[in-house]
Amino acid sequence: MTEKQEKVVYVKNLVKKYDKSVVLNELTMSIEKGIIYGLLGASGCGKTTLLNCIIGRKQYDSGEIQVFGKNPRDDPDLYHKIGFMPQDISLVSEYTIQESVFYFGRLANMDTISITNRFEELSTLLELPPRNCFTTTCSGGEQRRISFVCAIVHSPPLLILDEPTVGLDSLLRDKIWSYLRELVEMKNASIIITTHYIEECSRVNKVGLVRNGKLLAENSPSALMHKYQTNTLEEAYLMLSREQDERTLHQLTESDSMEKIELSDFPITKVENLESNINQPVQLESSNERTRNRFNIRRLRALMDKNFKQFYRSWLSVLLFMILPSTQTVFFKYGIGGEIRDLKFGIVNDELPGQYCEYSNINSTVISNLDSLDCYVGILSCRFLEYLEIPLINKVYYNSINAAITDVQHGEIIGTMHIRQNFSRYYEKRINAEISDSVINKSTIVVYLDLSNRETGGSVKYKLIDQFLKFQEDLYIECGRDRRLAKLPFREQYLYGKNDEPFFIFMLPGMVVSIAFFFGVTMTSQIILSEKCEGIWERSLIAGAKSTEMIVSHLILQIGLSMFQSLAPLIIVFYIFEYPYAGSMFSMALIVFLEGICGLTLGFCISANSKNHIQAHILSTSFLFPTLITCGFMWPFEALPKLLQTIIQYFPFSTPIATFRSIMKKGSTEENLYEIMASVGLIAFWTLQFILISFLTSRDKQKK
Ligand SMILES: Nc1ncnc2c1ncn2[C@@H]1O[C@H](COP(=O)(O)OP(=O)(O)OP(=O)(O)O)[C@@H](O)[C@H]1O
Repeated sequence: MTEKQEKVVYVKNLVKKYDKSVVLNELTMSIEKGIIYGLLGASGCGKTTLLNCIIGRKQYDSGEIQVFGKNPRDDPDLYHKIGFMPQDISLVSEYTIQESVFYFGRLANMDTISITNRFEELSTLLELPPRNCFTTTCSGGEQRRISFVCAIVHSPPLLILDEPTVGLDSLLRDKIWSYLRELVEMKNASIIITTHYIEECSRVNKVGLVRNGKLLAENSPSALMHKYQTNTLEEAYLMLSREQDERTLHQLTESDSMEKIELSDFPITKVENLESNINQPVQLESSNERTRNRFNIRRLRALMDKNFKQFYRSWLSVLLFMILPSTQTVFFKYGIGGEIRDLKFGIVNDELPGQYCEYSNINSTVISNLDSLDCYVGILSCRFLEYLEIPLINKVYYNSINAAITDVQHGEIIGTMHIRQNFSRYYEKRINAEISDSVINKSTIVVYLDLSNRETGGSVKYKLIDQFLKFQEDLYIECGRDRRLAKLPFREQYLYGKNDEPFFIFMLPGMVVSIAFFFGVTMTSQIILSEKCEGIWERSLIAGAKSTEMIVSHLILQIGLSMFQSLAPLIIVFYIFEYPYAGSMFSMALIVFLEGICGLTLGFCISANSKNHIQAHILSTSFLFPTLITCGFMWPFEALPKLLQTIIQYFPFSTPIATFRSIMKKGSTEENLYEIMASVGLIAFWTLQFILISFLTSRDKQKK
């Protein structure tokens, strides 16, 4: 058996760089079975990085690592033999203390009875708060103890603890150290521990002093103090540091400089076959390696339980993901495309001041002579103003056109109309075909409009034209003329849709599709990123969960939520507000649901490529805004330049929105069956792309 096979952990010439800065520089260390190894060094010297390399969660640039005789990166079963306590607390904040311990126990594939027994034992030993307390309500020291229990619940043969005693009082620190010594002496476990408390290192069997990414010395504390003739380890560390500085000056090689290791100072069990000597974790369900590596239902259930509790115990997520899609639909309905009302509009009637119109009888304004076909009118301006008694317009009378125009310029009114003196007389001539320039001019009503707001100004403009045509048509009838002459020479027939449909109906397909997509993206990226930022994702992986199990557990919950989010807007629009639809509800729901799933996979993709929530927001906004603006949601897709149309029709929104609209308005036709298939294919294509990118990028980044 070679030297490295005898070690529980063996690290040789390890080099790790972050970009160009070298954090671990040709570091060599080894940990035998049945010892506590204290890793000591100043803040930022690379201890955490080293531990992460040892557990296989960080890539290194060169060198060699073996844990239980195997490269940790090639041993998928390693996590069951390791109990890792990260420096950060990394506990699920929505869990109680007991749930936290059960979660990590289940990830280690323990059964309920084993976890319960272990929890009772450890919670008494470490004086944990009552089991039903939420971890967030515990103090920093209590959270650290819970985190410690989670790391050791499965009694692993190798414990890797990154500063487990920070923030604990000396009594508890002593308890933890006594427990660690017991683990080593009674159960032959091996422990690597980093600490800032140099005095704690007197209780370790072997101490490794790290400085500037190098191991200055590796020996028992007493041997080190003896060698440097010091009373404390701290003094020995200072002397070694000075030596290192001098050596750097003389550029000595490492082989000359490394403190020689003598392990005679502490008892080490000589291990012939480490694999067979490993302390088996408490009641692991199966020791069969292949079973452990396979997709595991118990772990999946633990992950799903976590996801579900994380979801429903956070009122913000319930609000955001369950209520917002519905309220958003309601806001859309009332906020977009509704009837505009009560716009102040100026009236300057030089024929008869507006306020006197009420004394004129509009029914007596027309006298027609059927024999001569001449038509004699009274005061037509008052009659026309009656046609402006509509919700859109709130009439404001002015005596001078200049005063009215000034008010338009000051934004007091949306526009004004000027009816000139003798309007009726000239309009009468117009009807009776006595045409001249002056007749045309003086029978024309001049309108001044503020079109800075195109929607309000435009609405007034088209309504004035509509109302004038009605007025003219009625006048023609009363004058015995053919009413068709008063109309525009067009006759429309609407094969699909209606003339007076609110704008909301145009936006509806885009709205439901984008709500489903948008909430899919937000929900997934936020949930997964929160988990990553809180260290729960990483810790769960280290505790034994597989990436696929974690992704599947999220997918199951989020597909369920996505179904609700997709269907809620449809139910509100078509069943509560009772907007009519012509085609199949199933096809419309299918498109919206698949868009939700597609959004969800984009959320995965974004969370795999973001370090924090800000990055995720920037990424999702940079994708969503341009896609939304160009997809035909707010303005017809056909308004885009041809080249953009050709490209954007393959984006995940535009074609599905057009298909939804087609099903909604035209019903189920042969053409839209083809459209539905094309849309489903397109959404499936994007979904697969996002899944692929997520897998590739997360695999790439995970271990850097
Ligand atoms: N992902 C990263 N990207 C770039 N630099 C990093 C990264 N992680 C750590 N570092 C840097 O590497 C150095 C070593 O960090 P590490 O966390 O390993 O130190 P440490 O000894 O554990 O410190 P402490 O005792 O304060 O926890 C630090 O200078 C740190 O800034």
